[in-house]
This record gives sequence, C-alpha cells and structure tokens, in this order.
Amino acid sequence: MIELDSSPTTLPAWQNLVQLAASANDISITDLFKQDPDRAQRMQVQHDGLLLDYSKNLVNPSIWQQLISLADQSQLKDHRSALFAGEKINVTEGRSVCHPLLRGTPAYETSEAVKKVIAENQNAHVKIQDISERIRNGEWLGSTGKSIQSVIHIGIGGSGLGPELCCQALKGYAHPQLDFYFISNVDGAEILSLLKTLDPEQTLVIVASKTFTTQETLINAKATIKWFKDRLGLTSPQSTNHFIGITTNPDNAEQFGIAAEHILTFDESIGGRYSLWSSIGLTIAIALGNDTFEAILAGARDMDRHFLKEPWGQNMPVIMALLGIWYNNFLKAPSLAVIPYCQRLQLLPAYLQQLDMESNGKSVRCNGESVTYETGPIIWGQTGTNGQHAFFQLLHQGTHLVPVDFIGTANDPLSEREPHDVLLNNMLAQSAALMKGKQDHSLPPSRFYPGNRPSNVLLLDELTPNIFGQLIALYEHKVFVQGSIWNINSFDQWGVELGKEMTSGLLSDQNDTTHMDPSTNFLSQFIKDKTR
Ligand SMILES: O=P(O)(O)OC[C@H]1O[C@](O)(CO)[C@@H](O)[C@@H]1O
Repeated sequence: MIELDSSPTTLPAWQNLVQLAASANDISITDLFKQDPDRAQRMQVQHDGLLLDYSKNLVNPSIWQQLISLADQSQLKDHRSALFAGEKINVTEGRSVCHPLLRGTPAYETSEAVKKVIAENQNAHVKIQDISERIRNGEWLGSTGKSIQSVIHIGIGGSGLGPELCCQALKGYAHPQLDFYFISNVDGAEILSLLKTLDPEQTLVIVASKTFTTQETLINAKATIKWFKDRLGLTSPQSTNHFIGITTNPDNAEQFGIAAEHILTFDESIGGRYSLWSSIGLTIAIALGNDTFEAILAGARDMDRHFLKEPWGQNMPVIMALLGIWYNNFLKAPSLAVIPYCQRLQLLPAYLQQLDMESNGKSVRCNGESVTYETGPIIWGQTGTNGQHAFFQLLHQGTHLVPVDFIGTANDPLSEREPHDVLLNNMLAQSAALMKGKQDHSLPPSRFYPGNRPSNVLLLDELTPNIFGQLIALYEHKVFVQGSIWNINSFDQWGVELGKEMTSGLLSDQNDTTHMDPSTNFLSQFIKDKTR
C-alpha cells in the first residue's frame, strides 16, 4: 500500500544527507580516486550491451550508503510493484500506468482491467504488423492506385517525439524507398512548405494524438486534408487510404472523418510521453520494420527486468535517480545536461526533456500537499561535439554546478573508425576534463579550470534497436524512481492545461482582449495593427 502523504524529508537517510551535504565542498573527486584505487571498477554497472560509469560523481562512500538507505526507507519497492501490477498509481486521474506492461514484462498478478489493456495492445500490434508490412511492400494503395512513397507523421509531444527519435536514431534500419516527415508545431510554414515537395497520390498521413483534440495536430491534419482535396479532387480524403489515425479516443477520430478501419487505438493508461511502445509506434514499424519495432520493445523489456530484479546498488535507473536527487536536493544543482556523442540521438535531449520535466515538474505531493523540497530537474543538452562549441564554456568555468550524462557508442557501423574514435575520445576527454580541471596558478585566472565537476558516462556497445529500447526504458525508470522518492505523481500533466485554455480564450475573443492583463491586451492590439 502506497502512503500518499509521506514526505521524504522525514526519512532518517534524508536528514543524514542534509548533514553530509554541509561538508560536501570538501569532496574532491580526484582524491576519491586516489583513496580508492578500485573506484572506477566499483562504480560501474553493465547490463546487456550498456555500461554506466558513475565513478566521476561528487559522492563518497558515506554519501552513497545514505543514498541507498534513502531508496530503502522510501516507498520505492512497493511503488515499483504497484507500477508493474498495473495499480492506479496515477492518483489525480485515477488511472493505472501501463506502459511497461506493453512490452510484455511478466511481473505481478494484474487486475482484469489491466489484462484487457494488455490484450488490446496485443491486438494493436497485430494491426501494426499488418499495416506496416502492406505499406512497406507496396500493397497499401492510395486513392489513384499508387503505392505509398512518403509518410507524414503529425503529432506533438509524446505523440510525435518518440517515433521521430526512434526513426532518427535507428535510421540505419530504415526502409530504403520510403521517406518520413514529422510535423508537430502549428507553424503553417512547416507543413505548407513540406506539402509543396510531395506527391499526394503517394502520400500517407498518420495523425497521432492520444486525445484527438490537440489544436496543433488537428490544424496540421486539416492542412493536409485541404491539400489532398485541391490536388486530387477528393471530397473526403481523410476517409481514404491516405489517412490513419492513432488515438485513445476513436470517436473523435471518426468524427474527424477517419475511416474506422484506419484507426488504431491505445489505452488511456498509457501516458503520451510513455506511448511509443503502443500503437503510436506504427510509424516506427513502417519506417524500420515490425521486427525492429519488436526488438526495441524487447530492449525495454530487458531494462524492465533489470529494474525489477537488481539490488539498488546494481540497478542502473536507481543509481542514476539517486545521484540526481543528491545534486538536485542536497547540492542545489537544479539542472542535468544530457549530451549524446551520436548525431542520430540529437532528439534525445528534447525527448528526455518532456519525459522528465512533464513527469516530475510538480509542486504537490500525491496527497495534494505542497512539497518543501526541489522536484524534477531542468533537462537540457545537445549532441557532442557540437555542444562543446556552444555551452561547454559554462560547464567548465561557469558558476553553476551542472551534472552531465554523457552517452556514447563503442561501435558505429554507419561510421568509420577514425571519425568515431575522434567522437568517442572527445567524450572521454570532456568527462575527464570536467573532473580534473587544470589548476596552474602561473597562468592568468581566465585559464583556471576548477574541475571537480561531475558526470556519468553511459556507453552503449552499439546503437542497436535492443540497446536503444533499453536506453529509453532506463530513463523512464530513472524518472519513476525520482518521482517515487519525492512522492509526487509523475503521470499527470495538469500544468500544461492553463496555457491551452488561455490560447482558446484569446482565439475566440480576438476582437476584444480588454479583459486580459494590460500587457497581453497591448500585445494583442499591436499584432492586430501589424497584421496584413
Ligand atoms: O497526444 P495528444 O493528446 O495530441 O497530446 C500531445 C501532448 O500534449 C500533452 O498533453 C501536453 O501538452 C502531452 O502530454 C502530450 O504528449
């Protein structure tokens, strides 16, 4: 049974960590290596093609012991069981959180309702296989009898980022003849300029939206409907083979005109930012093949098993979560930079931004009481080496303490050894330089590098579908562990609603915005005067 109102600050380990943080300025990571010659060996975990080196952190054995105790004293173990048993841990929406169950992770006895979700998902995967194969082998024909050449995936947030990230990350597995485009923003310039380059006879539009009410997605979808009408003379293009809808709300998709047999569903217990494992993954299966999609799911399942079975000190998501809590709550370092040294993972920081910040950017505990401690960190980053030429100055010499997750691949079959070695050695050098610094007092102060700046290194054997699936599930569970210890609900996102409401209000009151605040009213009038 999960305690909704307990605060982590009352736990003995939390209080001990407060004490330990008071003298944390004395910790030197390089000294810790000197004191413990086995530190590099001890503070690493390997799992199925994934290595986490967490030795370069501002953590000594006493701190580490208290962090592990924090996990023990918290409700993490029960909460993890509740997650995998499909209990209704999304308390503000009264929902289960079923995304791990979509990857076929056998864990606990589940309710009949959850069994139904799993069965529905299995049916959805049969549909995904059938549709993806027909599109890939040219049997899915457009209204003029031609096969599909271009797929436009329209969806935003969790309904867009996951498929786009997968398709980019695993582009080495992509169908050689099909082209994929991802449209999320309600910026007419994007969709309209894309449509100019495509042939409607050979284009399929996938409209992905959990709610099927999202303004951006529906407006972009309407632009494609108009394009098909204008170019092919169809009266209801959205009811033809040119459109597929993916949603938890098939009634809305049908009202939009999408043919019932072209609607794939998933359950409302799958949060948008956790939905790439569901029907939302159709585009992944079309682009990369159903076998590759299944391999991504299998990788996530491997990570689920690791998370379920390993003791806290050997458990990758738990280790990463505890380190994050140490920095965020005790050393007051509010952000985490994620820097993949792999250009194909360029969307990963944005993906993790939504995963982490939408999940754990909360100020109330599960019982509605305000928290008195920091919750979700600010996630940011971009690929290395590009970031080195942008924000690494601040990482090395700025005034903020910014922990970093470096992510690299030992091998890259799409690259060659020389550039790949350069890429990897840049990553190793940056992680080492942040820790070591350079304290040469004969040089001007501007050349002083304080060092002692922490980082994790996640090294993947190779960016295979399985390891990619593990990587995403690793971060999902890390976010879960942090939310669990903070006792917040990581599975709702009420914070995004107010802005949506106010946009609708502004759009409907365009002629009179005087009831708005003076700044918004002024800007609104100013734009009106400028509008041509
Ligand atoms: O899938 P939908 O319903 O279109 O929502 C898109 C995204 O919008 C959000 O609801 C918040 O803006 C996300 O949680 C979600 O992934």
